[in-house]
Amino acid sequence: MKKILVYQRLERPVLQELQIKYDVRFFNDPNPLSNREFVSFLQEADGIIGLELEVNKTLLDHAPNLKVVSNVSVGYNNLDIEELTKRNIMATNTPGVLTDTVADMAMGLMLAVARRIPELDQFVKSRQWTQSLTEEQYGTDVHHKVLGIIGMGRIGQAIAQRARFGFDMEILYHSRTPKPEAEAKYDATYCTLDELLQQSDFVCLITPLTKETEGMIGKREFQLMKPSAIFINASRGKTVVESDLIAALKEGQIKAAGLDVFTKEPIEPDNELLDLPNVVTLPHIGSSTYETELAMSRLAAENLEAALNGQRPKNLINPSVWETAK
Ligand SMILES: NC(=O)C1=CN([C@@H]2O[C@H](COP(=O)(O)OP(=O)(O)OC[C@H]3O[C@@H](n4cnc5c(N)ncnc54)[C@H](OP(=O)(O)O)[C@@H]3O)[C@@H](O)[C@H]2O)C=CC1
Ligand SMILES: O=CC(=O)O
Repeated sequence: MKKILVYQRLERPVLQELQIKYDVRFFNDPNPLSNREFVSFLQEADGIIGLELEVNKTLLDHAPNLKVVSNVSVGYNNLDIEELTKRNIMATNTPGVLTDTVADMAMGLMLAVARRIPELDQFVKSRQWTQSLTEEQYGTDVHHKVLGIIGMGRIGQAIAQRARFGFDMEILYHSRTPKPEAEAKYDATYCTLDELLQQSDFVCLITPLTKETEGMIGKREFQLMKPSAIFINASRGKTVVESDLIAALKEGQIKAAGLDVFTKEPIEPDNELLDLPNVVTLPHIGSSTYETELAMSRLAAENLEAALNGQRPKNLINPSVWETAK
């Protein structure tokens, strides 16, 4: 029976289906390589499926039998693709099935920050709503404002669609290459990063975390933004220099931020972002709905099983492994 290591998350019905066909073990230690049982199972594992397992050279040295690593996420910054490819191990992810759900969350964050929803919810629940609101409690409009999207891929375009047609926003975007089709569809304008930062009322970051995007938004970029700008990060925490974001929020270089992702997750209790009144935080929930998590688990399991059965997985990140195997 083939051995499957499940890390952190796989929805129950999918886990149960795999358990019928394979020898499945579940782990969720934050430092898995210090768990002897994990290391011993890894020695014989044919496949890994799960979330945010740091698959690097050290881990792979303990996995001589591994054929596939199936991420239950679209982002795969946790995988050393070069090292996996060198060892002829397939890597897969789950693009597409979460796109709309993440875009909904990004819009939710924009609204929550602009209209100060969490803060005013607390105001009501703490029984402070005893007379009409004061001007200090007003929010700012989302509709008809300028939204700058950094990373005009699947999710970026789903955000553009919502913002353009739901909220009549003007869309600016920046990505590695211009997207003429998206420009026509969402009436969007391609900008350099600096132009986007200077002109946007809302800046939404939704790129993958790569060597190029790590720290792409820092002190210089916050200084370029409007003092009234609202910054949304739905990508990965490390695309932003967090200490520079904190400084920008404290010094009024930008107005506020909505953050689904952080440099360290779960966030450390002493992270200053937790004490800033102009920040709305979420625990990395972009895709966390029942429907979408199940769809992601199913897709990840299909990818895993295809690789184990000698078929080409639908969402193969390193196709050269397949070409070599043919
Ligand atoms: N908060 C959450 O829970 C979630 C977060 N995510 C994050 O969102 C990311 C994007 O997902 P998805 O839209 O499906 O991915 P896509 O690959 O479809 O889109 C990524 C976009 O980022 C752009 N990009 C890549 N590198 C750069 C760069 N150096 N500078 C500017 N733009 C760049 C790409 O540009 P080009 O097309 O020109 O190459 C592309 O437009 C994921 O990788 C993940 O990190 C995803 C799901 C949930
Ligand atoms: O952050 C989630 C993902 O799918 O990537």
